[in-house]
Amino acid sequence: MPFRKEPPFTHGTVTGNAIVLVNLGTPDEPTRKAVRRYLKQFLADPRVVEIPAMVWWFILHLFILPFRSGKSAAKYRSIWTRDGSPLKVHTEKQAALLGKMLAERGHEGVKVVMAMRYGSPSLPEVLDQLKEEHCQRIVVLPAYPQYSGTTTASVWDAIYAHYARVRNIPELRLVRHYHDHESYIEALRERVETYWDTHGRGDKLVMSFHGIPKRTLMLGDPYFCECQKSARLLAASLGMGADEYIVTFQSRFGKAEWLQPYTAPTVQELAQQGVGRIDVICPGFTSDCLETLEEINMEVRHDFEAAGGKEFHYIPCLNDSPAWITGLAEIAEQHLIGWPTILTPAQRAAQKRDAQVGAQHAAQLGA
Ligand SMILES: C=CC1=C(C)c2cc3[nH]c(cc4nc(cc5[nH]c(cc1n2)c(C)c5CCC(=O)O)C(CCC(=O)O)=C4C)c(C)c3C=C
Ligand SMILES: [Fe+2]
Ligand SMILES: [Fe+2]
Repeated sequence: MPFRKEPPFTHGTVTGNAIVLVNLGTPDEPTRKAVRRYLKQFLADPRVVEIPAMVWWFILHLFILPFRSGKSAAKYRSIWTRDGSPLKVHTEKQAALLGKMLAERGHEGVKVVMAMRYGSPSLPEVLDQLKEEHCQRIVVLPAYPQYSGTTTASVWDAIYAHYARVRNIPELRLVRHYHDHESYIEALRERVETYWDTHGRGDKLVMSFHGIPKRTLMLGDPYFCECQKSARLLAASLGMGADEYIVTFQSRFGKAEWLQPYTAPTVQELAQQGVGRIDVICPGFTSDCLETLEEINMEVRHDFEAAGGKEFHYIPCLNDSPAWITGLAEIAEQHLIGWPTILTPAQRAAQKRDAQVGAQHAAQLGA
């Protein structure tokens, strides 16, 4: 297999650092065609659907893509913004603000860019661009606080696959999770309390996480336990007792059993038990997206109200809240340790000397 072409390099070029904020991905447009293209890439990932490849190929192409693409496109249309898909808009903003915040905290030469695991901008195109810009140290920061093989490890697969075709590989740091990081929990706490300050407080706080198949948990995926820990830490930071909140799992896909309790039937039961007002937060999603804005804030809201619930309050994701941008910066900083992002005067002088010597060297070589 041929290696990808290396960009021209001049001795003495100052090499840079980068943070790649990677999110799941989203369709380019809320059309049947674009959603089909996105779902095809997403659902063909063997990390996401663990069924023998041939069998799954037939199910995917004969049943899932023809029927789901149109339905999902209609859902995407209901949340689409003038700037595009909410997931992408929020992730892009987070990346821009994180770059700004790191600069304000004294880091130099740290580029922050966003990439998507499925769809665009793709990881390969973003990693190629960073190479063009001589970034030789890269932190890959998935937008998922809780590790799962279905999400985090799939990002790593894409990174490994890309660099398997690269001759000169940068230094890499892959962030596994931050489900119990104090800055993440603090940003969530601040989100909930700010919401309560403005809208009052409900009878129950529902913490709804994206589900995965139960089998995946039984086979050793730590995602469920990490969700429970995030929920417990958030509840503790809010001073809540065990009966004041509940952890649920949403977005079940297919017929197999997924992590329980499921969000929709749980909120229906709460309504039937006479719980008048619930507040719902989705701590596993750092950006609002189809799963929060449509599934939770439209479908699950309807389920709750149809079952007799009086008030359904959806608390938005962390998105670009200042506390979360600070949180991202603190998480990023832990993974930048030891890299030359905050230079001492001596290091700066050495860098300048390197560039001069490099330029002389290049001139001697006739480069
Ligand atoms: C937050 C973590 C996520 C996990 C874990 C996860 C697992 C997982 N997802 C599917 C199937 C679908 N997910 C879809 C959308 C979607 N999923 C996540 C996050 C996680 N998924 C996000 C952020 C989104 C929203 C994307 C957006 O564009 O806004 C979809 C597509 C939408 C639809 O057609 O319903 C599917 C399908 C599986 C099978 C799975 C684990 C096995
Ligand atoms: Fe999903
Ligand atoms: Fe969904």
